[in-house]
Amino acid sequence: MKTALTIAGSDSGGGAGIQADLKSFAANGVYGMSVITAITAQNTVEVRSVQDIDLPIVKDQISAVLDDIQVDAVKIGMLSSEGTVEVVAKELIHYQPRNIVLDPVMISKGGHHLLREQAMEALILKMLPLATLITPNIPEAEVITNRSIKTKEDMKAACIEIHALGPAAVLLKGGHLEGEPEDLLYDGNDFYWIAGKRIHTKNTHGTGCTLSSAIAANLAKDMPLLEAVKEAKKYILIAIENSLELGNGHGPTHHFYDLYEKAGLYRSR
Ligand SMILES: Nc1ncnc2c1ncn2[C@@H]1O[C@H](COP(=O)(O)OP(=O)(O)O)[C@@H](O)[C@H]1O
Ligand SMILES: Cc1ncc(COP(=O)(O)OP(=O)(O)O)c(N)n1
Repeated sequence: MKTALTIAGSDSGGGAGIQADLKSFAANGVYGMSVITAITAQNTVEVRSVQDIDLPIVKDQISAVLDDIQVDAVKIGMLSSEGTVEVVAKELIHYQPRNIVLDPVMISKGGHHLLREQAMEALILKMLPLATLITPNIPEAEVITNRSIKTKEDMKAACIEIHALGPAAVLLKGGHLEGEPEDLLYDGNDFYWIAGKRIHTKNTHGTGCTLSSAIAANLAKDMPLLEAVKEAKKYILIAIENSLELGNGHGPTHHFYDLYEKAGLYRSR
């Protein structure tokens, strides 16, 4: 069985972070493992508080998994602090896992900082060059490039600029722009528009985590990058279409491989 490791924060409400990643891994047919970087007290409405995990424990979680188990892909989400960015980068350089998908999580839907501002530079300098694929949303790409992104041409320019910072490829998610949520994949040579269909729902908590984990799972299963992204985009669409009316805020996406299987998309290798 192929495997994937998520290095991310815990969401007590179960919709984003580690919890979403593990559900997405399972639904996409890989064995999931986790390194918890921070614990958030979170629900569908807000992030109430955050406790970073001590750095030696972050390091030990990574080495405990990688010393023992074959890891076919790594997904990175909330890193919270500069120290955590540094420890994770150092361990990734040491272990050299293949297929690193970096979701540069910065701010929750409710506006809570999930990456301290002081950690931004470390994320850009130390983490971006290690990524096989980085998956920023529009606001995250605006922070990384320090430019405003309003049009498809802006999206292309941002992809080129982010790619120059070191990741092998960039998937700029267009969900935050008006109209259909089209994402743009850039591998340093070619651009690929990944078409989407907007689902009109407020229940989109954890969409970014779900998508990046599905891509990581697909890469773990040895899919080429473009196919991995296209298949994950089909998965996020199904997960949003079936999202759950839970809580009083943004309900979570729903992960269930039986529906996915019926749609002919489930592949476990
Ligand atoms: N309402 C929606 N309907 C369909 N697809 C969406 C919707 N919102 C976001 N997406 C897609 O979900 C994925 C996650 O994107 P996004 O929500 O922008 O990420 P994030 O959670 O990091 O803000 C992208 O592929 C995006 O195009
Ligand atoms: C612990 C944790 N990690 C990541 C996020 C952000 O998740 P995302 O998929 O971008 O979803 P929203 O926050 O936009 O709903 C999070 N909230 N918590």
